Amino acid sequence: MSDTTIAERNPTVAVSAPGKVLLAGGYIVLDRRYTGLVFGLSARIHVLAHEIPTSEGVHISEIVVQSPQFLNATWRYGYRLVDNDGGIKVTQLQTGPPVDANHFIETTLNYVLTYIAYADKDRTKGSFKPASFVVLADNDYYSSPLSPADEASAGAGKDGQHRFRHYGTTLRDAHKTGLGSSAAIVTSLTAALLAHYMDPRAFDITSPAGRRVLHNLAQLAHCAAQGKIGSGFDVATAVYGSSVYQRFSPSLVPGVAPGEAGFASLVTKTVGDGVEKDNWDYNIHPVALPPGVAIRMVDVDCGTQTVGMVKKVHDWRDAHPHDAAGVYGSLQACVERLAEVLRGGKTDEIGGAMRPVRELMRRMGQDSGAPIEPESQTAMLDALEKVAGVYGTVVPGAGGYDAAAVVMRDDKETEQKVKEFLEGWSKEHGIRVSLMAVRGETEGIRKEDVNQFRSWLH
Ligand SMILES: Nc1ncnc2c1ncn2[C@@H]1O[C@H](COP(=O)(O)OP(=O)(O)OP(=O)(O)O)[C@@H](O)[C@H]1O
Ligand SMILES: C[C@@](O)(CCOP(=O)(O)O)CC(=O)O
Repeated sequence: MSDTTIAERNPTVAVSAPGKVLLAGGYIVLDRRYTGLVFGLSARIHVLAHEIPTSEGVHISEIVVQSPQFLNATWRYGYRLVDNDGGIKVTQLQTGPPVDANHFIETTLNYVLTYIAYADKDRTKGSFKPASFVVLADNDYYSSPLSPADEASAGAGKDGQHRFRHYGTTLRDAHKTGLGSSAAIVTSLTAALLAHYMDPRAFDITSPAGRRVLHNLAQLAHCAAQGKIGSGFDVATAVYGSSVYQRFSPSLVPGVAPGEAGFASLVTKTVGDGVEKDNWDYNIHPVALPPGVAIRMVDVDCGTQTVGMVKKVHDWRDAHPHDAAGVYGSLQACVERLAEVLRGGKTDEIGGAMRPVRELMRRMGQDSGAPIEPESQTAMLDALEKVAGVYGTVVPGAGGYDAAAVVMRDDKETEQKVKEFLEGWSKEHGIRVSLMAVRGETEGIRKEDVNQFRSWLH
């Protein structure tokens, strides 16, 4: 096995992308006239790429993606070059017991292999050496149904540290915590494919041009896999880290599917090369946390239907344009104020900047009929805000029942008080709310040292 060197083709590489928490700007960020304040998270999805060695004379053309933290999570793909500029299309190979399709992985392979086949000039189109991609998600993306002892017997902690927990379930049965796993995996897998297959002189993940290509391509793949065009704040955060984010124009996303005539040229042209001016009009204004301040997440363990909520809010906005414009405008002012408070390190103003976000989101929820800050969350967050060291709270993103974000003093004492509060609240209310280990962080996509993942190279 070879280590990564700069000029080598098909090197062993590891990359990681963070999850996200949208502190302010849910719903309004879908409209390009507004923005959202989003933080990256310490929970990252790592992808390790390496060539599958073949014996001399043996020809296999297989790309394998596996998520060893889940049962039945090895996806094998064959691929072919489709006529009429249809690009590269992968097909899942079923070689043993049936494995559920993974739409996000399959779609990412279709988009990224097509891009590489057409953008990498030295490559014989349609020719990719067999490779394996191992996906390792930091623990907080899913609630664990297992005790640590069960986890050990399910095979976790290969590296001796339980760093990547085994969930003992299939992905379908895992309980997501809403940290943006699909955007992180699409972005991380896109970066790993580009870094593994592209000429290193043409693609460098650490350069501004490399990030632009990664961003554009991952947004297209993510929109296609989701079957809708969201604001893209989650993919943008996976690439660039924390920011005040203004979305791209939805009209940029081509309406042609993998394999259809013209798909390859459209994708390659739309993504661009990151150097020449492209049409992507998103904007990223970085933000960071003041020293001594942490963003932490509370797992509320329920689950929300974001699609239904967005429809309700949009129906209300269309029926009451005047009221909606007022609420949208006030929320936009909150995004800007909170960003300014954090950038300026004005810790004592965080609470005052966050409170109106909750009030306005509640109002939007009441007026539209979407449970953005349900009453059960209101009661818990009102009480949590009284805990010493807590600056402010919010139901992040689209809102709902599945998570809460807490901006608080970054010290052991505050953490202990918040944990005790949540334990007490769980007992009193017969629900399960807990403080996750994950915290807000600023960094986006990152190249990782392959050596930390050696034990996952089979
Ligand atoms: N560890 C993983 N390995 C492989 N695929 C994964 C993994 N985690 C997530 N996925 C893919 O992402 C999909 C989940 O995407 P979905 O958009 O429902 O969740 P999410 O992005 O975590 O949600 P949210 O936007 O609420 O945070 C899974 O069905 C699977 O296709
Ligand atoms: C409602 C929306 O603005 C935010 C959804 O955020 P989340 O997936 O709940 O973190 C949708 C979007 O921005 O794509």
